[in-house]
Order: sequence, then C-alpha cells, then structure tokens
Amino acid sequence: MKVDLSEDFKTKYRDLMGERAEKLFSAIENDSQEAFRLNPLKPDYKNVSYSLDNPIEYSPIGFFGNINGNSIDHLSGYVYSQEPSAMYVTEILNPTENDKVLDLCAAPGSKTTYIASKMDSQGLLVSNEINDKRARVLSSNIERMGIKNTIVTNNSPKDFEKKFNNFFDKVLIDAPCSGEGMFRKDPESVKYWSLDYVEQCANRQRHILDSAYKLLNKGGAMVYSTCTFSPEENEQNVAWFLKQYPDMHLVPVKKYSGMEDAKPEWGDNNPELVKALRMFPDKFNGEGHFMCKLIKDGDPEENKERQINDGLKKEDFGFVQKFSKANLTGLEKINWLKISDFLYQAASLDNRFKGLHILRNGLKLGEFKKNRFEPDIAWILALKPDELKTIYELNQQQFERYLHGESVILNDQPDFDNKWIGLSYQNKLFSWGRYSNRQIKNVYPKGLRR
Ligand SMILES: C[S@@+](CC[C@H](N)C(=O)[O-])C[C@H]1O[C@@H](n2cnc3c(N)ncnc32)[C@H](O)[C@@H]1O
Repeated sequence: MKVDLSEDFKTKYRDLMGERAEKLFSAIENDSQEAFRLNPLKPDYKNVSYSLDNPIEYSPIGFFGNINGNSIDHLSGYVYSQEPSAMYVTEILNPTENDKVLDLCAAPGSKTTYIASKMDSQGLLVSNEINDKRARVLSSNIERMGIKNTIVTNNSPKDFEKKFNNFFDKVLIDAPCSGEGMFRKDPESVKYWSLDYVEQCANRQRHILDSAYKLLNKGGAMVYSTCTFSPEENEQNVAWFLKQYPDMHLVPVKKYSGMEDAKPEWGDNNPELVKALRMFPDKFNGEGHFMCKLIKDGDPEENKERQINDGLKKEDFGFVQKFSKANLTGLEKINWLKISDFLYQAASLDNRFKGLHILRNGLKLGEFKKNRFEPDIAWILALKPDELKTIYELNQQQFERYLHGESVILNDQPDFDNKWIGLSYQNKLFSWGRYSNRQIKNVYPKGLRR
C-alpha cells in the first residue's frame, strides 16, 4: 500500500538513521502483519477454526493469521485480533493472579484483555480510557472475552491521583502517540503527523507518566510503550522520567529476533537506555514499537481495603436464587454489588473507586426487573458449560439467523423445562436464549446483532 510520507518525516529519519531510513520507508509500504491471540479463560481454548501453525515466538497464545469478526471464535471470545509487536507489551508487564494492575490508556483493549488472561481473571485489573466512546468499546471487548476481574473506568489519569498513591503493583502506559509505527496499518494516520504533533504527543505522555509514577506502588513495575519511532516520545521521554524520578530504574527486557536495543544517543546518552527495546518493521515481523520496563525502588505500601455497601436488598438474593435454581448447576455469592437495577460480581468493593466514572465493575450478571432477575450476555460469556443446566447447540443456519435477531423454532418438543438456556455454536457458548413454547426467543443484544 502506498503511504504518503511527508518530506519532514523523511528528512528527520534520514538524519537519524542514515541509509537505513530508506529500508524503513519501504517497510512502511509493505502490508501490515496480522495476528491473533487465543483466550485461555475459555474452556478447551485451543479448539479454534484458525490455523495455529505459525506461533509467535514470544507469546504462548499468539499466532500469525487473520481473524473474521463474524466467526463464532471471535463472537464467543475465543480469539482476539492483535498485531504481533503489541503482544510483547503484556509479556513484559508480566501480570500475575495476585497483582493490582492499572492499564491507564486501555482502549480498545488489546493489551488489557491479554493482561486479564495472564491473571486468569483474578487479582484486580483497572482498565482506564479517557475517551468515552473508546471506553465503551473497551468495555464490550472485556465482556466478549469473559473477563471477571476488571473495572473499566472513563477518567483522566490525574483523577486517580487523590486516592491511589502507591497503590498499583503494575502500571501500563500504552501511550497515545504520533503513531508512526502504525502508518502502514492505518495510512490515514499519516495526515495527522507533523513535527509539532510529535512534540505535543511527547508533552502529553510526560503528564501521563507523572500520574503513573504516583499511582505505582513502591517495588512495583511500570511498562511504558508507544507505537511510534520518534526519539522525543521514546528515549527522550524515558530519559526525562529517570531524571525526574531518581527512585525509578530501567530493567532489561529480553530481545527476540528482530528486536533491537533502544538508542541512548537518541535520548540523553544515558547508557541505561539500551535496556529499552525497539521494533522497526524493516527488521521485525510486526509494526513499529518502543517499550521499556521500569521498577520503583522501596518496599510496597500496604493498602487496606474499605468496603462499600453492596446495595443489595433482602429480596434481591431470592430473585437471583430462583433464577439460578432453574437454570444453573450452582451459584456462589462472590462480591455481589447492585448498582441501580444491575447486579455485578464486582472486581473490587474498595471505596477508593467511588468518585471515578465506572462503566463496569467486574462481571455484569444481570438486571432486576419486576419481581424477577434476567441474566446479562456478559455472564454467559464468562460461564463454563458445566455451570449451566441446559445448552442448546445451534446449526449453522440457526446460528446465522440468531445473530440477525431471529428466534429459533424447534420442531420437536425438547425436554428442557427451564427458561434460560445457553446457546452454543461449534460448542462455544455465545448467548443466552429464552425458551418458551417450542421456541428459543432471541435475547441477543441489539448492539451485537449482525
Ligand atoms: C495507543 S492507544 C491505547 C491502545 C490500547 N492500550 C490497546 O492495546 O488496545 C492510546 C489511548 O490513550 C488515550 N488517550 C488520549 N489522550 C490521553 C490522555 N491525556 N491520558 C490518557 N489517555 C489518553 C486514547 O484515547 C487511546 O485510547
């Protein structure tokens, strides 16, 4: 694809890279590299219809290949499309099941959903996105992947500073940037580029880094990444950060084939900068990226949780129990939280989160309606097949019609007497269905229909 690089861009990189710049420019003209991830939160998660013959060296769940957004593997959250370089960010962060993790710039959620799967949906993940439209997309991707341990917030990084100082064990800043590394994936983005824009981005990133520093607990780890080549947004910002916060230090990250050391001479000549890494598409099989890992010195501060009121009324439990007795094989009351008429299995009941703009706290179980409880799509996407009393496997025609919004007419009287059944296609649960009178009524959310 022809990408219209500006003369300013070319001159800048010819000055920085000499002859190699021409190789970079021609790599930007090549097709971008498609890849996807499996989702270990799903049962039998390797059972997908995409080829797993081309694994990505540094990601145990990453593969080269292209995903169809209408396939059952995508709709049921078995796969997530993500370009290969971006996958390494989460591997470097290395979140675990016991961590409290903050992803400050999280939408649309490719790194956050990877983080949650590495945490086995345990611990606490706060996925924040400043832009409200993008935050909603983030929330629906988290729902599709069946994630339970995540709070989705729509705030500025600064909004966290009052209550979360020295709080998070791991913080990811996948910074908004000038996007030079994505020019070939998104040729439109070239139009926004200018030397001034790079400066503006670098400045905004320093504000985000300032907040992130405050929010990271002592002893905790921060990963800073961009998908741009510019020294201002990468080596120079890290050099600035290290000077600003002497209790932060870089740790080396492993470099796989095609990955390169960052360039101290593009920063302030601090030799420590080689610990960061760069990916240039002329050498690396993926888009352009910069990433580094930093540790905050000191012993972690303890952050005792003060619980909020769960908002539940006495009769609410009865409604959910009635639903569960009829339709599920069991029910555990874990971290239930009622917000207006919605019931969540909260990722956290800590009152520090009060005051933030929360789109989703953990798993949305369902909604209380007049004297009954109706389950939410998020719940079915997180349930395992053995937790449901009835699963009905659709054939291809029924599946396609259900996605359109049609009900399923059953010719034989089936022997299920419960109302809410799990619907699967190719043995992957993707929706609830409401059974009544030889029909499975369509309850697939209108926003997801196709
Ligand atoms: C590179 S994207 C994040 C991609 C995401 N981590 C993923 O893997 O899907 C950067 C995000 O930062 C957000 N952003 C823009 N300005 C911001 C600011 N001042 N503070 C925090 N985030 C900002 C953008 O809306 C955008 O969603």
